Amino acid sequence: MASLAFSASIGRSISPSNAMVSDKFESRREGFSLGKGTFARKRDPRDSMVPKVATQAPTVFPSLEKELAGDRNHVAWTSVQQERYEGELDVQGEIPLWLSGTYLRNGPGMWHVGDYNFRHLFDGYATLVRLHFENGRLIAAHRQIESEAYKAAKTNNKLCYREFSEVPKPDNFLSYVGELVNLFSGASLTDNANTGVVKLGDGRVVCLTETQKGSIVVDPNTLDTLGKFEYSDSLGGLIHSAHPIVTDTEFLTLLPDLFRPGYLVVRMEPGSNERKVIGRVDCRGGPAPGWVHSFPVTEHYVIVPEMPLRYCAQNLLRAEPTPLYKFEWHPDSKGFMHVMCKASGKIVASVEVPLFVTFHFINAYEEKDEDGRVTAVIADCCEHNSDTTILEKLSLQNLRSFMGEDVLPDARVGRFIIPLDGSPYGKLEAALDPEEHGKGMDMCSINPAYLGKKYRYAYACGAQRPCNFPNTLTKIDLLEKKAKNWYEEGAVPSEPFFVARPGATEEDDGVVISMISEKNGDGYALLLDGSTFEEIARGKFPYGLPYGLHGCWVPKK
Ligand SMILES: CC1=C(/C=C/C(C)=C/C=C/C(C)=C/C=C/C=C(C)/C=C/C=O)C(C)(C)CCC1
Ligand SMILES: [Fe+2]
Repeated sequence: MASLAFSASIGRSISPSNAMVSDKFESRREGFSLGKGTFARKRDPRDSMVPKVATQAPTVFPSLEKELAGDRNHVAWTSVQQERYEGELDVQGEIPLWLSGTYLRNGPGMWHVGDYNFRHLFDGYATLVRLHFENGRLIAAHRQIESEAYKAAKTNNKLCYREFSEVPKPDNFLSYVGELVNLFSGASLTDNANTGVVKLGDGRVVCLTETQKGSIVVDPNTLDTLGKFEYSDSLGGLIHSAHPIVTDTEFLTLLPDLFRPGYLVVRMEPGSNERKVIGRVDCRGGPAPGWVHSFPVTEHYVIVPEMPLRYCAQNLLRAEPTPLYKFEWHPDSKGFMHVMCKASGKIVASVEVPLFVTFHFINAYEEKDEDGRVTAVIADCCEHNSDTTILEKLSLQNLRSFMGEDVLPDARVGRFIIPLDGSPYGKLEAALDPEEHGKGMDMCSINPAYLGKKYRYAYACGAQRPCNFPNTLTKIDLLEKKAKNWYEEGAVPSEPFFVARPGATEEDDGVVISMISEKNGDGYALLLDGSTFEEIARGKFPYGLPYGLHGCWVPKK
C-alpha cells in the first residue's frame, strides 16, 4: 500500500515538510498567526518522516521550544504541530475488511495562544482527529474546530473566553466589570468544544464540552466546522453534562441548576434541536449541584449522580485557578444517587452513598429477582477513591514533568448498588481488584449494544506503574474479575473505543481503536482484537498527535 499518500483532489492535504523545515514561515491569511505572523523553528528530526506531497500550505504552530526543554517534550502534552492534515497511513498488520466507517476523536490539542501557555489539559482548543477505515486501508486527518473562542484567539492573538481554568486578562477596570457581567449571561464562557463527539440519530455529528454553547456541528468527512448546534428550546442554563447518552432514537442529558441546586433530565429526538424535560432532581446536599461530567442509564431509568465535588459559583468568578478549579469538595454535603423513571420522570430511588469522585460512568443495568422484578440498579464508573487530586495531576505542568515517580492517584471500577426497595442507603465497592489494572482507571468504553443492559466487558486506560497518567489499555472482564493489559514503554494511549463486528453475537467480538502518542514524538493508530486484546494492526501518523479524549463511530452508510 502506498504509504502516506495524500488525496490531492481534496485540496486540503498538507505537507509539514515544506513549511516546518523552513526557518521562517509566513502564516497564510486563513492561518493561525499565534506569534508575530512569522516565526523561526528549529529543524525537527520528525520532519523527515512527513509526506512530501502538498496541495496547500499548512498553518504550522510555533514550536513551543519552551515546552520542549528537558524532559518536558512528550508529544501527548504538546500542542498539535499544524492546524490540519490528511493522508493515508502506512499500515502494519491487517485491518479487518468488515471495518468500514469513520472513527472520530475529539480533545484539547492546542494549549497556547501567542506566547501564552495554558495550564490545564482541559483548557486546550479542540483538535478533531479522523480515522477512516475502508477496504483494509486507513486514511487519517486532523483539524482544529473553528469555535468562536478559537477564532477570537487567532484574530486577537490572546485568550478571549473563559476556558476550564483560564480566564482572559482584562485590559482595564471597565473591561473587568464587563467580563463579570458577561460571565452571568454566559457571553464570556467558551464554546471550545474540546471534550467529546457524538453522532445523533439523524446523522448530525456534534462536538461537545460542558458549556451548552460549546455544541458544534462538524462534517465527519471533511472535519469542517458547520456551525453551532443551537438548542431551540427555552430551557436556559449555561452548562450541561459533557457526555449525553446518544442512541439512534434519543439524546438524553442533564442540565445542572446552579441557582436552585438540582438537575433537569432532558431528552431530544433525532431531527430536533428541542430538548424536553423528563423530570427534575433536587439536590439533597448543598450548597450547589455536584459536578456531572457524565451519567449512566439503564433500560428504564436515568441515574443522576450527586457527587460531593460540587460546582462553586465563587470559583467560577475567580481569575486565578484554585486547586479544584471551578469546583469545591464538600464531604459534609455527602454523595447521593438518584434514579428517575425515563417514561414518567418520577424518582424511584434516592439513596445516600459513600463519598465518591468520578468523571466517567461506564454503564448501568437493572438487577432483577427470580420473578423478573427490578430490585436494584447497578451503576459502574471510573472512581478515584473519593480523592479529588486527579484534577490537579492533569495540569500540564504535572503531566509534562514526569521523571519516573509513581504519582498517578489510585482509581478503580466503582460499582454502585442502588436498592429500589426504599432503603435510604446504597453501596459503593470495587467491581474487581484494582491491582488487575494497576490501580489506574479511566477513559472507558463498552460495546454500545450493551448500553443500559447487563454487560461483561469494559475497555479503559489503566496503569503500569510508576506513572503519572494512565499508560495502558485494559480489557476488564467484570464476570471473571480479571483484566488484560496492553502496554508499550513511554506510550500514552487514548480512550480505547470498541467497534462491534457487524453480525457479532459475542459481546467482545469487534475491534478496539486507540491512538498512541509515543515517547519519541511519533504516534500511531492502534487496532486491538476486542476478544483476545492482541494487536491486529497499527497505522503510523507522519508525526505524533497530542492526547485526545473521547470518540465516536460513524459507520459507512
Ligand atoms: C469552560 C467551563 C467549564 C468547562 C469544563 C470542562 C471543559 C470540563 C472537562 C472535563 C473533562 C474533560 C474531564 C475529564 C476527566 C478525565 C479524567 C479524570 C481522566 C483521568 C485519567 O486518569 C466549566 C467548569 C463547566 C465551568 C464554566 C467554564
Ligand atoms: Fe469525559
